[in-house]
Amino acid sequence: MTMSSAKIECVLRENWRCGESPVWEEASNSLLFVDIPAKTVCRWDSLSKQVQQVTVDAPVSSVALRQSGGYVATVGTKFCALNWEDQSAVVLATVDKDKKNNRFNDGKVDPAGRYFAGTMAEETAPAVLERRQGSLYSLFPDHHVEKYFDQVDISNGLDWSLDHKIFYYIDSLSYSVDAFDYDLQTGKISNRRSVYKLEKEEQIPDGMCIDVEGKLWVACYNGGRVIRLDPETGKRLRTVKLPVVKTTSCCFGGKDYSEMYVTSARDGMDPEGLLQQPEAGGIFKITGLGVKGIPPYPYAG
Ligand SMILES: O=C(O)[C@H](O)[C@@H](O)[C@H](O)[C@H](O)CO
Ligand SMILES: [Zn+2]
Repeated sequence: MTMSSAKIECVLRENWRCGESPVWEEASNSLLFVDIPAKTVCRWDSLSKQVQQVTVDAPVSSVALRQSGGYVATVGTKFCALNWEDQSAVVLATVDKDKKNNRFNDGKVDPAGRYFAGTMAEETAPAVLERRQGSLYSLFPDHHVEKYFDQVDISNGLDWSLDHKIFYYIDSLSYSVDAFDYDLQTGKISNRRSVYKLEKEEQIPDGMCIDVEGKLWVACYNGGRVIRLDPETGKRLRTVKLPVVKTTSCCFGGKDYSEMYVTSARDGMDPEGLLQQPEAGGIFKITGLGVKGIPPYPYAG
């Protein structure tokens, strides 16, 4: 079998400081994402090519669709509901109240509409932070929060298998993509194991998404690539390199979820690196991958 050749295009060159959490919103043909340190949630209309932004009062690390309209986002250590029209954020729940230096990081909604997100200590530089301060949580549709585990370094990429029986998770500084058994009825996880250990040149595993064949795509921070993994065999199936090193996360979107969108960061790059990589902090579209993704699940609360 020959691999289809991918085409990579920088669709947004506004040089975000740390783009993250790309989510495709089919209803508006838009890509949602956040710029964490800039405290902004962005929405890029793929037809008009216009970007709208909502600024919040703390670092915003993930955004998700909401079934009842609008969005949900993780802001500082709060799960919030975001109203795009009046730009207001309403707090639904707060975590890590005893950890003043913590903030949420990556988050995603499970197939039953629970919003999963983990925390980390604030970084002094990329990947430089007090270790084991983070935890993984989920916000249920009734707005109560469950905590799964603590001792997390940098809570990052997450997604669920197509049969909803496995939860995939990345704690970046473990350099591993892990799997848990997943009980969709209760939202409980168990039996943690590693399904892939990153190779040195792949650097730090960051955001992640699943494709229609049940394979995982992981954005490699400092690795300038997304990799496609088979979680059943533990083998890497494919590497797609991007023209920037700080690739942070990926999602499928566009027509029939046949395109991949990749976010990137420029924070932590020196002036020379920025000269060599003028698209650092941009949003990239990859077409011609030959595999599609699945629609994001909306938060049910
Ligand atoms: O967005 C994230 O996941 C973190 O907040 C970022 O700071 C970096 O990606 C991280 O440093 C790489 O491990
Ligand atoms: Zn991340």
